Amino acid sequence: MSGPLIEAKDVSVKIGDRRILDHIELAINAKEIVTVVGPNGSGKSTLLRTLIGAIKPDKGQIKRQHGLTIGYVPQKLHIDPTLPMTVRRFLNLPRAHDQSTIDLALQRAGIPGRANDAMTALSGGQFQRALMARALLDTPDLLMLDEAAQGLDQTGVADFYKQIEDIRNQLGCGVLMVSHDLHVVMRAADRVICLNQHICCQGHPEAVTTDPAYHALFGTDTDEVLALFRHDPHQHPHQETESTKETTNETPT
Ligand SMILES: Nc1ncnc2c1ncn2[C@@H]1O[C@H](COP(=O)(O)OP(=O)(O)OP(=O)(O)O)[C@@H](O)[C@H]1O
Repeated sequence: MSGPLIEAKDVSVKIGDRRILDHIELAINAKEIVTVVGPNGSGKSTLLRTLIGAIKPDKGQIKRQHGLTIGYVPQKLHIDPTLPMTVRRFLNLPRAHDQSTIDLALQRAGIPGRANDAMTALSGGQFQRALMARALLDTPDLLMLDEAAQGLDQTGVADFYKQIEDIRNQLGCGVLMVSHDLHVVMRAADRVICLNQHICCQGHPEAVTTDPAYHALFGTDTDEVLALFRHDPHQHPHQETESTKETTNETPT
């Protein structure tokens, strides 16, 4: 496939009478990890749900590559603790997959051999990986994760993002994720999109963290994030890429 996997062209979304997203222009390419950051209620989940087609924009257009397969990891999933559900059964909902497909998805998600465990017996990190395994069953071209590392401790979060990078490297898929873990985002993402109903700025993480629009959203204590980023260049194989150096920005509202 060539060209972006998915594009939003001047997309606006209203829920009821409220405008939630306005003039969204973005494109996600194969093999890139793009992270959406923004304050609570800024429309991050709505953006992902619009891109997968669960919400219809009232203006603009979503263009997906022909035959695009999307794996989606939702923000929250509650499983009734009284319900006896193994990982295998969970992965076979709503449709069954063969053993080798399940084994491969679990391996890629970083929980090999867990098919017979009860979902409720998994740790927080393992549970999130089971959700990820489900999104990987169809070997997606584009993996979308909505705050999939929430509730994990710092090491858990770092491990989880490492897993996402490994998946990107193995499958060559694009990754679009929402995250509040700014430190990790700055390490793991090729591109960051700052959202506050509209896109305030986007670009390579280092460039975004110096953007006034980013500071207006997250405050000046994010200097610490930038310092961390600069002092650990080996984590950032893309930082010299010309095409990722620039940001576009507007004044945040
Ligand atoms: N189904 C809905 N009905 C009414 N309002 C909604 C609905 N879904 C989202 N909203 C509103 O849209 C706005 C954006 O919500 P969204 O969940 O996309 O934000 P978010 O950036 O993902 O927030 P958070 O960081 O808290 O998860 C919020 O004000 C929310 O109340």
